[in-house]
Order: sequence, then C-alpha cells, then structure tokens
Amino acid sequence: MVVYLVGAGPGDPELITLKALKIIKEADVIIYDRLINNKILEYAPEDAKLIYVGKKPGEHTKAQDEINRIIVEEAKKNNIVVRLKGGDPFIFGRGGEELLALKSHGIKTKIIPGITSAIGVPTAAGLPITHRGLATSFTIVTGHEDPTKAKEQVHWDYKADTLIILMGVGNLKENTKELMKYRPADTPVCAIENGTTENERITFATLEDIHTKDIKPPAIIIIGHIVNLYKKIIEEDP
Ligand SMILES: O=C(O)CCc1c2[nH]c(c1CC(=O)O)Cc1[nH]c(c(CC(=O)O)c1CCC(=O)O)Cc1[nH]c(c(CC(=O)O)c1CCC(=O)O)Cc1[nH]c(c(CCC(=O)O)c1CC(=O)O)C2
Ligand SMILES: C[S@@+](CC[C@H](N)C(=O)[O-])C[C@H]1O[C@@H](n2cnc3c(N)ncnc32)[C@H](O)[C@@H]1O
Repeated sequence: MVVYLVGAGPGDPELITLKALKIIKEADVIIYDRLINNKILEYAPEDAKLIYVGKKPGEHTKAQDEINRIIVEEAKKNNIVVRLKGGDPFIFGRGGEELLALKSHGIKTKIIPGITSAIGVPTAAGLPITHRGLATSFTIVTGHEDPTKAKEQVHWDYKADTLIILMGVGNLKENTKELMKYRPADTPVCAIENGTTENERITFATLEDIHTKDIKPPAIIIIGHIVNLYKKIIEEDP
C-alpha cells in the first residue's frame, strides 16, 4: 500500500505531469478534489474506485479530519491510492496535513508535484510574474486565512514587487483596504478566473476598485506593476 499525493495542475488537463498520469492509470482508488479537471479521471482504470471529497467556499463535502480518515482507510485496503489535488499538493492544499496523518499511521507516501495555479495560471495567460527591471520578487498569500487559527499570520505589509493572492475573492474588499496602507490605491491589479480552462476570464482594475468588479472563485489576484506590462503585452498581440 502506497498513497500518492498528486498535483493535478491548474485546470487544463494537459498540464498534468507524465508521472502523475502514469500513477493515475494504475490507481485502485482516487480520492479527488473539486478544483481538479474531471477529464483527468477518464485516465483512471475502469474498475478504480473514485471518491469525491471536494470543498467549496462555505460548503465542505467532508471535513479535513474525515478526508484524512478516508485516505488512511483506503490505504489499508488497497495497493495504490491516489489523492488528487488541484495545482500543487503543498501550495494551500492541506497536503502537508495529509502527509502527517499518513505518516502517523505508518503508511508509505509519495508526493508528485503539480503546476500550481499561482504560477501556472499567469504564465499560461502570458503574464510574467517576474520581469527584469520591473519585478524581482513575488509573494503568494492566502486571502482567506483559517479563522480557527490561534494567531493571524497574514499582515499585508509584504515587500515583494508582485503579490499573488489565492482564495482571494470573498475577502477582496477587506484585504485590498489593508493593502492600501502599504501600496498606492492606483496600483494595477488583475484577476484571472478559471485560468487555463475554456471559462478563463481576466479582469483589470486597481487596488482601489477591484472589489467592485464581478469576480467569482476560483480566481487568482495579481497585484503590482507587472500588470501594466501585461496590458501592453496583450495590446501588442498579433
Ligand atoms: O479552513 C477552512 O477551510 C475555512 C476557512 C476558509 C479557507 N478558505 C476558504 C474558507 C472559507 C470556507 O471554505 O468556508 C474559502 C475557500 N475554500 C476553498 C476556496 C477555493 C475556491 O473556491 O476558489 C476558497 C476561496 C474562495 C475565494 O476566493 O473567496 C476551497 C479549498 N480550501 C482549501 C482547499 C485545499 C484542500 O483542502 O485540499 C480547497 C480546494 C479543495 C477542492 O478543490 O476541493 C484549504 C484551505 N482553506 C483555507 C486555507 C488557508 C489556511 C491558512 O493559511 O490560514 C487553505 C489552505 C491550507 O490550509 O493550506 C482557509
Ligand atoms: C485552496 S487553494 C489550492 C491551490 C492549489 N493547491 C494550487 O497549487 O493551485 C485554491 C485557490 O487556488 C486558485 N486557483 C486554483 N485553480 C485556479 C484556476 N484554474 N484559475 C484561477 N485560480 C485558481 C484560486 O485562488 C483558488 O481559490
């Protein structure tokens, strides 16, 4: 019995790794999330058991403890268990928590990285998150900190040139208000919804007015001067 914590990539099913695809084709069980592209499941063996444990904002099909319990239970009954997660399993994916839960039960676990939406979505859209002379650093941060944490860890005074917010839609107004304490109100912002899929939608705004736009999750929010370069890149598209 081995559990594979596998990253499915940002949305486009072709953005999964060969290593991930190989193990999906051999899986006895696949325990999968909402943000994976379901087309990837078509590669599973016909008799593989598929278990959905996805989370929507405010609507978690299964609590994390329950998900950990299911993975452990399936690992004890099967040879190859794939835990398939959106993007990369360790970028805001609770992959670390699942790894610890499996280790505590002595279950062998292997990890297959995926292209995280934080980087793959802007890159696929043609937006360089670093650019010589314009952006030499980036920060990836959650826009939705776990409210049950003992201590807040997100303070919005990040110094990086480019800021990338995941899970950023629901709290956009509150978070941009905090950010404007440290960055000018006219700092360019762009939101990419459903990146790398046929439903991709890109919205441009500034820190001051991005919260007034119609943006729905899943979306990544990109903040910084790099967004102006991106506008130029798009305008010059042949
Ligand atoms: O802890 C919670 O889940 C409750 C707080 C909460 C979070 N996001 C949230 C909510 C509200 C809600 O879902 O009701 C709100 C939430 N949950 C989710 C999303 C993603 C989306 O729809 O765009 C969003 C953001 C929506 C938005 O842009 O406002 C779903 C979610 N949360 C999460 C995951 C990853 C996973 O569990 O495997 C997933 C995806 C699961 C799937 O594809 O089925 C996990 C999560 N939730 C959260 C975090 C940030 C933790 C931190 O650093 O403090 C993290 C990441 C982490 O723990 O490493 C916090
Ligand atoms: C809980 S986090 C999981 C991130 C994932 N592990 C990764 O590496 O991409 C979910 C957030 O990822 C971002 N996200 C995931 N897929 C996306 C997509 N196709 N387009 C835009 N944002 C996406 C959104 O910010 C969403 O709220």
